[in-house]
Amino acid sequence: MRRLMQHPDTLDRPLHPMQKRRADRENLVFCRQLARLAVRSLYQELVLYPKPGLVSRVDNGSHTDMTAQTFLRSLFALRHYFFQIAVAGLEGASFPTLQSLAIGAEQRMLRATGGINTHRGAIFALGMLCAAMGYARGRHMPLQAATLRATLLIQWGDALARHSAAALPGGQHSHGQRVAAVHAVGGAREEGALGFPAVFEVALPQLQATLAAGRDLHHARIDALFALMAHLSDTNVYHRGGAEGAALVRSRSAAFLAAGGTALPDWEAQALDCHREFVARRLSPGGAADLLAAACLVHEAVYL
Ligand SMILES: CC(C)(COP(=O)(O)OP(=O)(O)OC[C@H]1O[C@@H](n2cnc3c(N)ncnc32)[C@H](O[C@H]2O[C@H](COP(=O)(O)OP(=O)(O)OP(=O)(O)O)[C@@H](O)[C@H]2O)[C@@H]1O)[C@@H](O)C(=O)NCCC(=O)NCCS
Ligand SMILES: Nc1ncnc2[nH]cnc12
Repeated sequence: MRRLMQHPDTLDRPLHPMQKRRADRENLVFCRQLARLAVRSLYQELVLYPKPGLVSRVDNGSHTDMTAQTFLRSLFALRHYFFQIAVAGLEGASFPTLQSLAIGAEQRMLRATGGINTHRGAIFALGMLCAAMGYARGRHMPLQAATLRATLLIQWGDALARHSAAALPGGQHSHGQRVAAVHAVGGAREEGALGFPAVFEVALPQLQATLAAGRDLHHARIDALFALMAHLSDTNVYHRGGAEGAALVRSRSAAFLAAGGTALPDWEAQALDCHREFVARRLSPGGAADLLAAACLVHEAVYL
């Protein structure tokens, strides 16, 4: 597709109505492609295997209430959301507007899964990233990682920081907030308020390092997941395994990478051992899984 891109020196000049209509059309096509890429990133995370404690097409990991089918239903229910939030970002929408789209998406996810939380973290992380990409596209900025992170923080950083400190209505507490209070760790909200450091400073560099070492995307995603599990304060892990479970997830994952990660000839057997150990303890690094999908999205968005 040929894109209508204005030279930066002419950005202040109004477009001819015909040029404007064409630019609007092309921006909507971009948002549709971006939404498809977001869904594809979530699918890539789902089908990746072995993923310690997590659901895949091979098994249900540490879960008795979710299968790959539950995730597929959830993915299907989210496809319009990613388009809507990308368009909202393109239009420079306020945080409350993004939030109402995200709340609607959470409701659709819960309806599609019969009340199971498959993608709450992903609705937040990939949603905010789609909004930032929409915003950048509308202003002719490159879809590069550093630009996207800066855009997210400049445009919605203050609101994300306030959201991070906000209580839930009616004195309710999410699992994430309960864990944050008991274990003094930041969860999804803090991650968002800091501009998703785990995506930009941990997962993306690991994806790039494994690819640069000559291994393929499958290996790169496995290494990136282990890097995330080694670094993240994943409230889902704390919720199920307490501080001891979280320490185990971190140390097992760091040891896998320190030994060479997917460069090891027997990496798959090592990852499967880790999977069995997490399943035996009911540990599920769902936050790391969501952020892996977010990193895949950012990694591939430059090609849009
Ligand atoms: C902004 C919110 C995401 C706020 O979340 P909050 O802090 O209140 O916590 P939770 O509601 O618990 O959800 C956070 C989900 O984020 C994932 N996550 C965990 N740790 C991190 C982290 N450090 N960084 C990023 N993301 C993280 C995690 O998602 C995965 O876990 C899911 C399963 O979780 P859960 O239901 O708790 O656990 P189960 O084991 O299934 O429970 P039981 O079986 O024991 O019952 C899994 O599927 C992954 O998705 C956390 O779940 C958001 O909730 C919010 O505010 N929403 C409103 C909309 C909004 O304002 N959006 C902002 C604009 S877009
Ligand atoms: N594959 C997966 N298994 C369990 N929880 C998840 N949350 C996001 N992806 C997940």
